[in-house]
Amino acid sequence: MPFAKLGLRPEIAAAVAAKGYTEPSPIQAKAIPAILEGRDVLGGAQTGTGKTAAFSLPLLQRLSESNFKNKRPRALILAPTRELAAQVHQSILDYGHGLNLHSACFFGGVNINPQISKLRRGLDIIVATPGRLLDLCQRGEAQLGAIETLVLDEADRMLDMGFIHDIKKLLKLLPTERQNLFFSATYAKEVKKLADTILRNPVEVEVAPRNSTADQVAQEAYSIGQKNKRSALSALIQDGDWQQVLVFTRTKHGANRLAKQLNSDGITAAAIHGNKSQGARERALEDFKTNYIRVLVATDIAARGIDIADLPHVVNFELPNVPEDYVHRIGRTGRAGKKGKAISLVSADEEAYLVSIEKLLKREITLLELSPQGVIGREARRIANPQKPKKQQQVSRGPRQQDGRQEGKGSNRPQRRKSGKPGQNPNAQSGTKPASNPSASPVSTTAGAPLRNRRNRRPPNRPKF
Ligand SMILES: Nc1ncnc2c1ncn2[C@@H]1O[C@H](COP(=O)(O)OP(=O)(O)OP(=O)(O)O)[C@@H](O)[C@H]1O
Repeated sequence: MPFAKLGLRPEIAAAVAAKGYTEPSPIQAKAIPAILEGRDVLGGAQTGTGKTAAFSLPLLQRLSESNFKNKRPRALILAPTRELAAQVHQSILDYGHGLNLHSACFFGGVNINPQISKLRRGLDIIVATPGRLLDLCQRGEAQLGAIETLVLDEADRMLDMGFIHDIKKLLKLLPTERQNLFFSATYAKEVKKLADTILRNPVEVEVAPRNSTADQVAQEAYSIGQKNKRSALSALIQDGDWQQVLVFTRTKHGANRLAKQLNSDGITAAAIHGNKSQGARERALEDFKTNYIRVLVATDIAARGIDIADLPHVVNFELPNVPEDYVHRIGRTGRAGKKGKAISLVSADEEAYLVSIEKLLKREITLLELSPQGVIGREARRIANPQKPKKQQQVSRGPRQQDGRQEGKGSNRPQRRKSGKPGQNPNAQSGTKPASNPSASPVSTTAGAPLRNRRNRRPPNRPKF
């Protein structure tokens, strides 16, 4: 079915065509008509299947058809991390390119004053993380009384223990008459029940079994002791010549340590987590996306929604203790129909997590032996009835754990060379803002600060070609 059949206005159809989309993905084909009708939607589809456009396109269409309300925002999109909020805002800018709508992205870790100025000038669409938006509301700067549509991206995460208190406070500031759009690749049972209390007679749009992984992602699990994981990972990366690898660790400290160790093994790596400064977070993600570094070591801050084009490898250095997080982590690869590989390094005390993941996915993942030198062996003998380690049985993540707001010191970013040396764009300035600049911009222009151009840079340890 072509996009034109969905009844989208020519400006939006042109923006979609400019992105190279030829036809709507299944979630888009099902959700867009329901949203255009004004219905509440509970949307579920596998990772990387175009959920952002599924809610953004009809949202933009509806806003462009109704009137600007006294500079007050009419649509609110909430996302769990700053990186995801920035990415969704970029999509709003791209898809709304030909429309006379104004949007802005608000998150913590950056100066609040420019955000206040944007609100005072007037906006149609706010994309935000909940904490900073609440702050803006409590200062009397953000008025949510004219919101017509609320979108919760990564809805199950937004409604779980880490965010629910802020979400409840924000809901009280919204008109009761509004459209609610909830989207995620996973819905834990308890969270779905809560979602049902907020949604009004929703259309449930599900295009694949709930909580399933994308078929294009090959999943492998290797049995290896915790203390041998690092050497095995380095060997896998080097021997397999993996060029772009997203590695998930359980803790921020573990992410820092692993990035440092990989760098000392000659593999360029940086860490991204909630204790890093906003600048360091943006740089690490951008350096990874542009292949300036080979490995990004992340906590679950990067598990949800982040879209890295053609990412070939995701590694779970440690398994997550919440099985849904596994689905989101490995969903960073195998997006938009592309193939990808997800590798989990499983120590004996993590086997119980593997069992929980298999239960959620309703499928078995073969566990193979792996040597500290990265040699893959035969099928590993599994522990009968493995128990979860006592300390990690809690699933509570605490408020905003994934979007921590402390400013971290330093980073594991590889040293840049001075201009003129190989691997360096002499025009690049450290500290320049990438596309995630939370600026308010008319949607009708190609807004957002330009990405620093690092395409020509070659990381220090990468061969010439
Ligand atoms: N109709 C389409 N045709 C081709 N590519 C598309 C289409 N819609 C979206 N995409 C591309 O697919 C990729 C994944 O889209 P998106 O980030 O919205 O996925 P998602 O379903 O929200 O994933 P996640 O569950 O991880 O958040 C993006 O790069 C997007 O540009």
